[in-house]
Amino acid sequence: MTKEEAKSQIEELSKELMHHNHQYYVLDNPEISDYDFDQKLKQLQKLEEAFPEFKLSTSPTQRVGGDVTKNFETVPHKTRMLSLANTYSKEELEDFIKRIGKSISDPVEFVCELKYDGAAIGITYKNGILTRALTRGDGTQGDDITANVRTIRSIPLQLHGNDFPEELEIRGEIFMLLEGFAKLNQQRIEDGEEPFANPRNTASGTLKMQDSSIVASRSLDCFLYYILTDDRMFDNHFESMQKAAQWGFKVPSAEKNYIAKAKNVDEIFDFINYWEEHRHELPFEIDGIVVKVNDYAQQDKLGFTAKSPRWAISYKYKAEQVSTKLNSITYQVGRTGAITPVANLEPVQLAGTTVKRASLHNADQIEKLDLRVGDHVYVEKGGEIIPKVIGVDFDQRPPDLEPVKYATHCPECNTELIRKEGEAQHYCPNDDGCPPQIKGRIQHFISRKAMDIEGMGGETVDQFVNEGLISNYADLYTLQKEQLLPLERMAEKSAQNIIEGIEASKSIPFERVLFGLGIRYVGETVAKKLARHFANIDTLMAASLEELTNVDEIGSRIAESVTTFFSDPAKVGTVERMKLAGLQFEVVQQEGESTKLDGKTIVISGNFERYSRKEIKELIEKHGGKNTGSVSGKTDLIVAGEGMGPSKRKKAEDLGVKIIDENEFAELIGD
Ligand SMILES: NC(=O)c1ccc[n+]([C@@H]2O[C@H](COP(=O)([O-])OP(=O)(O)OC[C@H]3O[C@@H](n4cnc5c(N)ncnc54)[C@H](O)[C@@H]3O)[C@@H](O)[C@H]2O)c1
Ligand SMILES: [Zn+2]
Repeated sequence: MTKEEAKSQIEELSKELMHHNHQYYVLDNPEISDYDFDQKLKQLQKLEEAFPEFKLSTSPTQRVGGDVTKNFETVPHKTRMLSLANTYSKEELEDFIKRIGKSISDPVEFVCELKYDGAAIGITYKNGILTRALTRGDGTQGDDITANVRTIRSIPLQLHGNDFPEELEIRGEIFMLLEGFAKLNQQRIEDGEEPFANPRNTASGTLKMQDSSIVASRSLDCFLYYILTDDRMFDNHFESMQKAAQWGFKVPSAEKNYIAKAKNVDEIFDFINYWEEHRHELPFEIDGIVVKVNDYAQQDKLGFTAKSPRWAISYKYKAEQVSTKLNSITYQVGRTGAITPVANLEPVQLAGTTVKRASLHNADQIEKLDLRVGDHVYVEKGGEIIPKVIGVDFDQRPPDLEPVKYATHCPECNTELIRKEGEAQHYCPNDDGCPPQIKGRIQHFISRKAMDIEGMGGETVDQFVNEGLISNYADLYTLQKEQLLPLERMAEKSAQNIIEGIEASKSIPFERVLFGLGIRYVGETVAKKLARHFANIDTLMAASLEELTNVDEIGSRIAESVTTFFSDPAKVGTVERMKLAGLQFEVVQQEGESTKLDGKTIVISGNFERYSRKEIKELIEKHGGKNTGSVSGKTDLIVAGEGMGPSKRKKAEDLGVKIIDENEFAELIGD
């Protein structure tokens, strides 16, 4: 290779890797697999070693890959947050151990841990109280996401015992539980939204959301793996983890073999091999294992590179893949009429289970993969419970296969499917006549977060619809006990319960009734916003597109969906019937509530005399505002007390955010 070629390749690769870093860490939207990314990084590393004169000072090999965002306060790390050197091969792992042997003559004990696939977090405790949580960011500074981290139940807000140091930082990984991830994606598909790619990026994206209440609902969990204190309190890593458990942290369990000591390469490989086989039994994803030198004195001796500690390495597993035959494609109809294509496969073993079906998401994806029935396809088990088709084995394609013709009609009611401009999903528009839509809508209506009708479940809905007793949710309110008694498996007592449950649902507040209506894109949070803003259904039904989009966080997609819903006379008729039945169609304002802070994002900072911080927080919510933890471009107002942090004040001033004191706040809400 000529010097010229090396130079341009180094530049090219660096640029490409920077792009992928941005996609991965900032946008949570990777475009290539981790394996491919790591191969490119290795290639760059090799070139840089051969031609050090062309290495960029900002080279991706020299820096932690992340970045900070503009949405949160940026805070420097007290101690840099680094990455880990990684390898996919056992030879390289052996090299790592040999290298350590060269610098350290004493025996070295290792600790093996799982490599949780999530987002790194550094959490600071002062006098045992959680005061701050930062993302890794670019390693030197991170985003202050304290408010979001507080919602994770396995992270203690206050430490147990009394032998913790005045200040400590603990580092760990926040990740999403697989079950929660699968549910979330199911919901997104039903709502006509693109499913998230994998739990890692979803966890990381969730942590960067402005609304902590959504974060709280997203089944995040956390394991901790590193304690930092001003003065060393422990001799080794393993010991520090045991102490952390006593302080109330969730640390990896030795009993479950989540963490283990190892004396030599063989014992390390035992751990690797065990988890290679069993990793799919875990309720969360791991992408490998981490090997660390246990002894702190030895760690200190080994030190760090610009990017990672020399005393640790990660061994990464390659994603598991099999190839099998695609027998057919069938189509499922969701509650909102969204069509999901499903690949029916020749059964095959993958990651410990037999796989017969795989998800295909939508028509675009089928086209992108150039899929044909009869093809041999590669199937991968990512974070989803249902595996994914990720590609076609073109070498095995028989010559006569036809491209897939996507369904044109609904498999349930035979209505012609539609696809709106800019949307990925096809829909069956026959919402009042398509059985899964009819049933799905009623099931949604009676569900816990909506009308919470006791005594009824999915099967009861199926039964009632099949028997012709109901065909929409308004019909529930004219049901008589006598109509239910003749049904199969319906005892007097259960019929009574159902009728009483329906009656009781009449007192469910308006926002939940609105959510229950099942308007596309109107989830719990949006329903709450609309209910608060428009106060009753008549005003909402009469609202124009413009009036709707004027509401904070309501975009044109939601607005259009709302106006389309209420322009259908049948839907309006259903609402009118339920009004007559006595359901709540207006907001009943509780004492002390108002909409004075409607849609305002408010930060509280410092100490107060007139109110406690908690009281201010409650008042903000009572008056329709939203309390967030850190100042950002989205902050409308800061209520500042004694001792507001200077960096916060500066940031607020830079962004031009208005700062008021507690008395001005009281005036604002009329207290
Ligand atoms: N696909 C893409 O486009 C793309 C782009 C950039 C990065 N990546 C992926 O991200 C990786 C680099 O990310 P990275 O710098 O976060 O490194 P990494 O994820 O390979 O390893 C370092 C991180 O592991 C985490 N970790 C999990 N369990 C741990 C444990 N028990 N002990 C210590 N740390 C633990 C920590 O968050 C730590 O920061 C690459 O190897 C690549 O696979 C992919
Ligand atoms: Zn249909």
